[in-house]
Amino acid sequence: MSDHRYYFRTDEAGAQRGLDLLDAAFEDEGLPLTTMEIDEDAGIWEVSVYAPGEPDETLRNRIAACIADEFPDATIDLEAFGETDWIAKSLEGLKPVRAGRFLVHGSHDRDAVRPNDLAIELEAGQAFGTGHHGTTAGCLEMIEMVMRARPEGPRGTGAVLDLGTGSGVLALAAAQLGPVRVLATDIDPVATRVARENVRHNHRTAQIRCVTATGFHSTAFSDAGPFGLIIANILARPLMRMAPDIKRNLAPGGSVILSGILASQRWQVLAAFRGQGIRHVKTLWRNGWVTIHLN
Ligand SMILES: C[S@@+](CC[C@H](N)C(=O)[O-])C[C@H]1O[C@@H](n2cnc3c(N)ncnc32)[C@H](O)[C@@H]1O
Repeated sequence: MSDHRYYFRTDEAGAQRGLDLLDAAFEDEGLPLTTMEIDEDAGIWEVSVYAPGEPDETLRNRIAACIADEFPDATIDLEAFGETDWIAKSLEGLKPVRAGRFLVHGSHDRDAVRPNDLAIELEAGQAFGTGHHGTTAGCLEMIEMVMRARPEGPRGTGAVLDLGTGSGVLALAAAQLGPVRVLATDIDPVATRVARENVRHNHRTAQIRCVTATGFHSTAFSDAGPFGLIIANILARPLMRMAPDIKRNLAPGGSVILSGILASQRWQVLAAFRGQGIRHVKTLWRNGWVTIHLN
């Protein structure tokens, strides 16, 4: 999807701050933003904005303007990926990821699966969610914690929603933990297609339905809900906006797992959900991101 990235280097605190600034400026355009530790000893981090197509100086200038006040000396560099399907390419090189009992791996790493692992095999695809990101790993661990106690799904409704499914990894995780039916939705039709392929690949078509939908705009939600568990790894601001819809589609006493939230945004998100009568249960921290369980 993304054919190039603009990035700048800073320290860990700068990476958090840079991400906040860029998130506010680019969130509505859906451009993926990341922070990555480059040199642990030297404390060097990179903050990146990924974009499709040919590099565009306008985007570089907008990033520069956005961070100028707080990072006056930052140099914004460009890395072009050409026509490479960089997500697929990076998946090939990535090692399997463990999160709780889950092992997320590509077909080339089947040998890494141990007898007690809950294995999720992902085909290289153009959708977010290989398990390497702190938000995905946090969600995998939290899903295990929440569903271990109630394998039939919290509140026993048997219905789980994975909103913003990306590769489908979290829907696949929930389906492995109990006899639940999962609705997996994404705003991006490419992600929905990739998720559907991964669902087929993991033999879960009887349990998981993949649908393209923006937020809660589809009849698929009322058909499948209300949900005993709603999982949404998106971003803080859209999650806060969707709090009333999440409440409406949640079974009484059901659980919510949220991620895509920077540690600094945690209180705002908790406040938005408290306003809907949905309260904090537990938080996991991973690489500056938080995953929150509420009910
Ligand atoms: C951070 S990725 C998470 C993917 C996967 N669930 C995971 O945990 O790895 C967020 C996904 O949410 C989707 N998304 C963003 N805004 C959305 C919205 N308003 N409604 C549905 N999906 C959305 C994006 O297309 C993307 O695939």
